[in-house]
Amino acid sequence: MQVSLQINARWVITVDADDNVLENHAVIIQDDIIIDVLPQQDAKKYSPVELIECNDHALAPGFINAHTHAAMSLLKGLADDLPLDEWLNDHIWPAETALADSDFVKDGTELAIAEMIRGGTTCFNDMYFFIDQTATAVSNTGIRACLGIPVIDFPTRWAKDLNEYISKGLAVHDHFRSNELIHFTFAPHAPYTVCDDSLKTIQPIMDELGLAMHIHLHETEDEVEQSIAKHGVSPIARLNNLGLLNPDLMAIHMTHLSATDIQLIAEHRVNVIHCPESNLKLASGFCPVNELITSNINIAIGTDGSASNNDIDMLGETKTAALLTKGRTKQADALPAKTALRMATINGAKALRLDKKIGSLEIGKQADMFAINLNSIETQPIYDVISTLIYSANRSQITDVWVAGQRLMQDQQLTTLDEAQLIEKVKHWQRKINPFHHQPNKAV
Ligand SMILES: CSC[C@H]1O[C@@H](n2cnc3c(O)ncnc32)[C@H](O)[C@@H]1O
Ligand SMILES: [Zn+2]
Repeated sequence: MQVSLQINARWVITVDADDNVLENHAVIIQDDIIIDVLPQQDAKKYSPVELIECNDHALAPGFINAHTHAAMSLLKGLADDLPLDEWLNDHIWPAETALADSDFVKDGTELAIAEMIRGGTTCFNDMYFFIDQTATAVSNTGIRACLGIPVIDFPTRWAKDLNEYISKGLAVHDHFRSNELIHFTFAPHAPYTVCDDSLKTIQPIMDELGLAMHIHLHETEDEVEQSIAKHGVSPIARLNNLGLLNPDLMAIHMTHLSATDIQLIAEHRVNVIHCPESNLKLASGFCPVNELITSNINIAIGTDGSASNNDIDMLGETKTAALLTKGRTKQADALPAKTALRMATINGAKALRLDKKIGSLEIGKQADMFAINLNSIETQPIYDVISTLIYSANRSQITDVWVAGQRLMQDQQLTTLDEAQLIEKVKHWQRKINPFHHQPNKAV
């Protein structure tokens, strides 16, 4: 039988229901779909147009970055070592007001996509302005993405008011709705920047179009305290009062949770998106991952934007998530490597409601995956390949990446983006953005 692609891999990390790791298996791909996974010696029945040998590699489902702001890659390192409110109000928002236009989003998103592909990310869940540019960059580069239609109760370069946020967002949704790699959510920024009336306005639109919601929630203790002072309840309880808690909600951050908050999340099967490095860097607090797992809550991993991280490296983020939970709970098995990998793949797919399509290497799923060469000093010896991947490997060992069967990185070379040209464009932006660079007082 003729097929488009056969990849022979030393290990296939399936992330199926039993976390099976298959040794010396072949993954058979027809166009965009995995049609078989079988021992290499049994694969002779297939005659592939392309045969790729990954004898030193593990093949794994592509990472799903469940929360980011891709274009903010241009603001990487702009304002470091600050808490969220100061970072956002005094640095990021003023810079965005001055600079975040259509070209900024186009070039910043390309920069982010290049970094994500190089790091094995095949799908990202984005929240930013000018989603027409994000959608174009996604479409041109071949990555998969879920684009949040932004809503925030103040004017930006993208939209002047709620009506414009909605109408411009929906126009992009309508334009790209037939693109198989582009999905949409509604993305109200946060409960402290979007009032009840705005949330009530978007609710029926989300329902009618069957769109999920993606919102920053319980990011800091301050946010929770201010919500209690202003509304009498925590931010998640406020969303519950508005009837917004359901399995189509992705709640980003979720630190400082009371037992009642956790009960609400579990009861309504809300998805929690854990962004450990952004929470650490902005000193926001800790998501109680262990307690959420115990309550059977779906937890996925996001990097947040590069301005608060300062990278969008899902492999590194996943290791941080595992180590942080162990340290916080003083329990070494609180988040094992296997569970952390599930959070970075299939759980992200579940949160995006794409788990029938992506998130694992199984027959019938889209061929979204990466190959990582483990035959290096850093990753030898190998006793358990998932442990090696999460605890020892580095994203620079990733050699090849496919989305829907298209090879977006081949032997560490991007195939749909020109890296040298991109770096030149970014250097131009750096000169323009430099006046906004925050330099804290140097210690004497
Ligand atoms: C509505 S577009 C996205 C908006 O969110 C800002 N942002 C980026 N990171 C964070 C964060 O961790 N918490 C809150 N807001 C964040 C970004 O600068 C855009 O203005
Ligand atoms: Zn964010």
